[in-house]
Amino acid sequence: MTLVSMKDMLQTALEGKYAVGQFNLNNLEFTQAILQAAQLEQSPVILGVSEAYIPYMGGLPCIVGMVKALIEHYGITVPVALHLDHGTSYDLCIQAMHAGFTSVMIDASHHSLAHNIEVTRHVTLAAHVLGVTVESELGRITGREDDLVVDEAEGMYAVSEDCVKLVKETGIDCLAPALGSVHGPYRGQPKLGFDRMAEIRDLTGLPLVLHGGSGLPDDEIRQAIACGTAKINVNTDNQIACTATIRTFLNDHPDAYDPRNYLIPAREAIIASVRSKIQLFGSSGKAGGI
Ligand SMILES: O=C(O)C[C@@H](O)[C@H](O)C(=O)COP(=O)(O)O
Ligand SMILES: [Zn+2]
Repeated sequence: MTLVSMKDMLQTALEGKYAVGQFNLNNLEFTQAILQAAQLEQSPVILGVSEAYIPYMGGLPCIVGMVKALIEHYGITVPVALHLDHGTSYDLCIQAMHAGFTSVMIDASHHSLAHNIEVTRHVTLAAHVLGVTVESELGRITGREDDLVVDEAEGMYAVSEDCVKLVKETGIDCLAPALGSVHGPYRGQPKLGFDRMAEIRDLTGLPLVLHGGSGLPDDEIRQAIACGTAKINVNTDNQIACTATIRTFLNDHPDAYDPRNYLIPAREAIIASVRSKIQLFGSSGKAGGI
């Protein structure tokens, strides 16, 4: 299966009241694990690549080549979208599309609403010519975001009227309104703004995106899906599963030196983590309906 855009995936998920997982690529093993987990679950999947990981993984063409080669190697038949996560500039979004990404997030949420709308509109105009899907963010998602640490006090919920204006004036395909979720581990009890989430869904009609999908209780995830969330981003929980496995192995085997000895079990742990998220999000068995 070739890479697809997120548009049909997310529209079908919104109508079917489930969510498609965006799982972030960290390296080769994460990419292998996420693709295999989606295939085992017969689920559509979104591979997210955030800006700080692009140089780490060898650049955009290297990432696209690796994903395409693994899809062929493993005989992956489920729909796979390759998505730029938290792209901070027009130029980077264009570079990602040029390299073969099928979806981009333009994250100008740290700027004024007017600037956010302006840059998002330009990205969307280019993306839609190429059949690429666009996600945009409003409000501030607190916690760790790439290499940036956002102070929790600065966290801001998205305003419904701003969401309507952004959607109308840009033509985006899905919207990530910040409503209390955080990147990285939660400190204290998560408190998501479900009423506002349902209102934004009703006012915009778009599939909504939940960032900071790690560490949320299962019932909060289900409630978010019931309020219009059709895409859920997860990275930290998979990183924790991977690193805990490596830590245990190396503690138990201090003389080990072959990376395969700890990376193979780490990859299995990521597969298990991703599969459990896919099951929770309700997208198992949905690969054929898109
Ligand atoms: O960690 C990244 O660089 C990607 C995240 O920002 C991703 O978009 C996301 O929202 C995942 O959140 P997490 O599950 O809390 O790591
Ligand atoms: Zn995010």
